[in-house]
Amino acid sequence: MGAIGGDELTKWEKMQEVVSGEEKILVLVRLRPLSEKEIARNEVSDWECINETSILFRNSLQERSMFPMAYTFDGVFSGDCSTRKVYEEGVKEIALSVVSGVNSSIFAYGQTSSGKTYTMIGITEYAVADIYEYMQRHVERAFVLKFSAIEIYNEAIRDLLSTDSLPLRVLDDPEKGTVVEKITEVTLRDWGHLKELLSICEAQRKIGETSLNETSSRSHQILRLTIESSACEFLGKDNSTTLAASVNFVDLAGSERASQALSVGARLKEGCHINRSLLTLGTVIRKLSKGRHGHVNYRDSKLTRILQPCLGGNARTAIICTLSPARSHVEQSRNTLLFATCAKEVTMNAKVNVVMSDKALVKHLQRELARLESELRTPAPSSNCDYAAVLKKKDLQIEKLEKEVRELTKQRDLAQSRVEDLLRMVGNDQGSRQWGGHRQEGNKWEDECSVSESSGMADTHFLDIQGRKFGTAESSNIDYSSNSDEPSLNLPGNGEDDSLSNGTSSPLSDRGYPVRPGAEFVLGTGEDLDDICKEVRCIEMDESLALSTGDAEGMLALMVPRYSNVADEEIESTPSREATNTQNNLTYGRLEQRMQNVQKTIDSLAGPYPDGSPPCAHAAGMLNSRSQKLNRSWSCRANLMAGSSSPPPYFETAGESQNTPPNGFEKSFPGRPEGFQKLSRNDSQSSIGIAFVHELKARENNNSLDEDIPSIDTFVAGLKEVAKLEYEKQLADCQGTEPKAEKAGKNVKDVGLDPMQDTSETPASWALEFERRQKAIIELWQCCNISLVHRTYFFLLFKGDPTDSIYMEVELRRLSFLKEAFSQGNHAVEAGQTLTLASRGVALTYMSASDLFERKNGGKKKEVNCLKAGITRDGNFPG
Ligand SMILES: Nc1ncnc2c1ncn2[C@@H]1O[C@H](COP(=O)(O)OP(=O)(O)OP(=O)(O)O)[C@@H](O)[C@H]1O
Repeated sequence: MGAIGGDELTKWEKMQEVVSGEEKILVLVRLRPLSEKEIARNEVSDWECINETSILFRNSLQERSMFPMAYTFDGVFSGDCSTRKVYEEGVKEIALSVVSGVNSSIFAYGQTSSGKTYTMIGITEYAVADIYEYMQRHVERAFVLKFSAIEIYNEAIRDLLSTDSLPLRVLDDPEKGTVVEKITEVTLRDWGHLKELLSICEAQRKIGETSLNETSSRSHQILRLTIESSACEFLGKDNSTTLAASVNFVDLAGSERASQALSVGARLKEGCHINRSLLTLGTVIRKLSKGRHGHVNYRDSKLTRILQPCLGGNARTAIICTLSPARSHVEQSRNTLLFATCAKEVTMNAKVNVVMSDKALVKHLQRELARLESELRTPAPSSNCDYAAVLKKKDLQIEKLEKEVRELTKQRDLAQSRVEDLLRMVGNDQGSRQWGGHRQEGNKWEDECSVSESSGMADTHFLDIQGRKFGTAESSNIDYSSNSDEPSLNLPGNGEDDSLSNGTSSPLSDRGYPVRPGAEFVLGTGEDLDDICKEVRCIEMDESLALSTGDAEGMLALMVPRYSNVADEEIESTPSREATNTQNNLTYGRLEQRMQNVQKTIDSLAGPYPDGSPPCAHAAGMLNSRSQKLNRSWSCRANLMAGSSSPPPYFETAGESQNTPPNGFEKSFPGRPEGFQKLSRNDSQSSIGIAFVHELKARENNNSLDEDIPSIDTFVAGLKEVAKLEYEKQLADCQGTEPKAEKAGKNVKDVGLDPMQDTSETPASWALEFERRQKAIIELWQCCNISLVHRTYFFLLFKGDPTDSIYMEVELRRLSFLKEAFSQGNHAVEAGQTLTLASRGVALTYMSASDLFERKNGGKKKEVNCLKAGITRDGNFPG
């Protein structure tokens, strides 16, 4: 046995990676010409090779046959093709794999007299010739060729190189697999020696005469040439390795029909064995063609048992299916083609077979052992590097986990804050109900105070109405068709029967004004409260979802100026600042005048109430309720739209201030009325207010939502006290200390859009502002075709396509949709850009709110875009 060195082994191992792998059996079809006998019988050829890979059945009589008319294989060869061509173009590559250590097999399969032996004799000769030619070209390698030959005749194995006719046994060797016992294996001297042996085999093979073939092979013949090769330089050395592979030339006996072969006696018996073994071969091939699932019956015949490695195993295999073109053999030809069709689906898994000598194997294993022991004793430098890398990786993991912990802690705090906000909201709602009830007592001070409060919340009023109304119905509609100045809302569930919870109908609704306070402002029942809480939760969930999932791109929010502190920062560069400063310098006389105007306006809008109470009281009560409600909504939102605003100061309870630590923005909020600031800092001058704070504290200590709502009386009393103090304070400021207003105006000069932040203004001016903003927002809606939809207090959703009314929040939050909506109105929108969408003082600023979130969420930055709407007090916000 020759040997190759260690380097050679490495080379062959690499080669194995290249050569080895799965491949399908190569299937060729060879059509022989009509024989003389067939021509004499006037047989016609029904088969035609139409190209290099397809063969066509041409018979006009059987065109409607259910069999396929055309077959495609790896190669088809017509009758005029030489065996040389079949070899060169078909099987040469596979046959010569053997010299590279890869097993290979060349089969000839077909019916009797179809040309199998004719083909295989030529193929074997050409292949062996090429092998010898290869050996001559590679003198650096030492080749050893061994030859063996058997035939399987009547299911018995016969050694064709032995004079002994005793059948050989087939054994299963644990290392070599299936082997034929005592088979003669001749080491070839040269090419001539092989030719000699081939002649012997040909002579030894059982041949019989049938009516179809005078020299019909009555057995399956397997010629095996085993080639071992090794590099000459390592010959005889301990570290030698060898490539060893075999090539099988298999000339199968032909299937035959006894009726056609006219076989009787011995021929008939032979034919039965042939057909049976071929049937097993066909079954094995069919099973293998469907994948290697389940049992494959190799052992059902000696043929398949011996050829098992060549069928789906460690070998490259080519099958040449031979056909007789004669019409009389069409059925057998179809069977052959069916076999070929299955065979081409069989997957082989060839490998380069490297054999080490025992010594080489021992040496190789010793080296491997020594290397492993060495690694264990003294870790290589590379190992140290690995440890360092592992440590670094672990450090990163720890860092990441710590970051996650911090993140989760923030989220937990945020959630706690939300819970607290919800608790406060419940409390505010209760207070709102009581507040409204007190108004109806007709207390003049309450009337005046309520005007100031309501006007202060005017900007939120309209939004809240929209949100609530739409929140009560799946489908909602804003009807702008009646009048551009006074669009009416056709809101489901708010028809003419809508009334206040106290039985009074909405005065504004009677006038067709879009605001229907009766249905909105009074939270007289527990159901209302629950509904609103649900709404608030929904908003919170929606927003949280939008933010947490990073779907902030399309987040669209209408930020009413009162709450849009950061928006104000952006808008400060706009010309409205001048108008704001002008407004800040209002004198007391102007203030009083505006108060009167507000009352007149509200009276004219509302008309007399059925209960005879002054319209302004109702309006104030309603607005106040709405303010409470908005405050509740805001509390929810404040946690989400971080830094976007502070709650309305007049309704920010002391408890709220305690529960939610003021962020930097709240601290710097310039427009907070001092009196209220004191209250919110829990040092109210009002003992009632303190009582209220205590009650809120007690409520928070007890986490029961149902049981710990502060008493309404306490709440209302507290608010009354606060409002009274504030009113008196502002009145005093306006009368005597003009500089105070100026100072306040300076503080808020850049805010501009929020009259509530301007302490120089009176409640009357706020009411006017409320009216202005309502109209402006309505215009905005008309202009942009914006509608508030279900459960959205702060989201304005755009209907970009007038024919496609989309109310799904998620969809409408998408930035692309927002852009589309703007572009329809010839407004290109870019982040940070302020747009004027209506002529009367409404501006929308499309901005990144990441800073807002960063501020509110303790440094956690979220990329959120929001749309802010601002309205200037003079109604002329420039674009
Ligand atoms: N391609 C061919 N060109 C010319 N003659 C051919 C061709 N193929 C086969 N023949 C001739 O056809 C006859 C039958 O061929 P062959 O003995 O090889 O068939 P077979 O398939 O081996 O039959 P069997 O299975 O009975 O042994 C032979 O006389 C052979 O010379």
